Amino acid sequence: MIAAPAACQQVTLASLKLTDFRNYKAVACDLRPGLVVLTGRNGSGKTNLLEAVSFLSPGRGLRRAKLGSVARTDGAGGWAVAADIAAGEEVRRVGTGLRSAEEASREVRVDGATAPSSEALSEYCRVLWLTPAMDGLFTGAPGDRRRFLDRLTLAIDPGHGARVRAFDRLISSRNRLLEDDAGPRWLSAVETELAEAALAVSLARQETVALLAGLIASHGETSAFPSAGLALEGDFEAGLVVGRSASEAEEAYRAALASERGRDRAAKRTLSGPHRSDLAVTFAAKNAPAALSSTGEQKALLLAIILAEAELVARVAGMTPILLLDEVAAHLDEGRRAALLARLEALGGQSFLTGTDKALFSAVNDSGQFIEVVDGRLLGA
Ligand SMILES: Nc1ncnc2c1ncn2[C@@H]1O[C@H](COP(=O)(O)OP(=O)(O)OP(=O)(O)O)[C@@H](O)[C@H]1O
Repeated sequence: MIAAPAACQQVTLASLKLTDFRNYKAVACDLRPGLVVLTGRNGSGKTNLLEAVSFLSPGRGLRRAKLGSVARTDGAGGWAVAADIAAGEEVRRVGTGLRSAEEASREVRVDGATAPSSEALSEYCRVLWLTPAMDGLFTGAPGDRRRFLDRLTLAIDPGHGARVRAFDRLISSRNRLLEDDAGPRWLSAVETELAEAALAVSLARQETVALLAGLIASHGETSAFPSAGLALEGDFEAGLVVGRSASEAEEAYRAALASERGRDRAAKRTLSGPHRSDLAVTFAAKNAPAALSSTGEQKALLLAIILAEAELVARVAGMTPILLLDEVAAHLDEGRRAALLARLEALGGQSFLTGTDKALFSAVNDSGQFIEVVDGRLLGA
């Protein structure tokens, strides 16, 4: 369950330092709250810098890259991202990276002390992003939308990552037991745990969807961005969860798993559960699936969801999120671009925007910070 809302604190990066990170050998910059605009030619390193910031949150960053591939090609194999994170009067020095190419997981340090895992980062900042790679989200595979929803959930509920990992591990265990023709006692033990994990994952996702849908609806159609209808759809939710208490739903799934062993053994995988559910998104004004909307409409819908999520994070986590908006401005008309800047200002946190053309950001006022990226160097920072 998500904790009660706290008073919202502005959380921003006061400085950023990259070492052997993709095309950056060693750069450092001081940053200001508000809008940070990165401009530069294709391939100069704008997205790489956003990716570096995304590593200040749990997981594998905005490209979901293999950690070793992030290291600069001509470097020694390791890489590092360090930042001063300012929250009110307090500043924390947070760093992450790989010491060498051989390491399997990244190290996270906070004020010089090693943190147990990257999940610890959620305590200091929350990072949200929108990148061109997400353009096909509504037309692509359901797995990508589930991952997107899990990421949205994680930003308001830091325990969600561990929940999803536990569920995935238990699904793999059950599949292995089925393959090995294990006896019912072994299967029952795993299925009992699996049912509990499945329900926890599904309920957390449903809560995120409900909170986000409520926030989007509160903006209404008067907003410059289209209203997105959101729903978590799947046989698991419709058949087992709706109309039942949590413990009844857990028991119903456990019983279903027990009766589906033969089918799942033949299929070589577990065919029912929240790992088959989907985030259904509709263009509310037209009551049409987002997948049937135009390219521009789909982009606007995604942006509407991310902006609503940013507000939700501020309300639920009590800290303004750091937003990474890669090449978003280029796809908006002038009116929507101005509306985006106004929304970001109203959020009161820190937002990184990229584009090849500085002219796209002419409406950014004097308090905005402009950084020119030139082949892995930062000018004006
Ligand atoms: N591990 C790495 N080591 C060195 N350079 C890398 C590494 N990974 C990617 N690059 C380089 O980084 C550059 C891409 O940077 P990035 O994606 O940040 O560009 P961009 O400024 O966002 O460009 P665009 O405007 O086209 O989106 C490419 O030239 C790529 O070769």
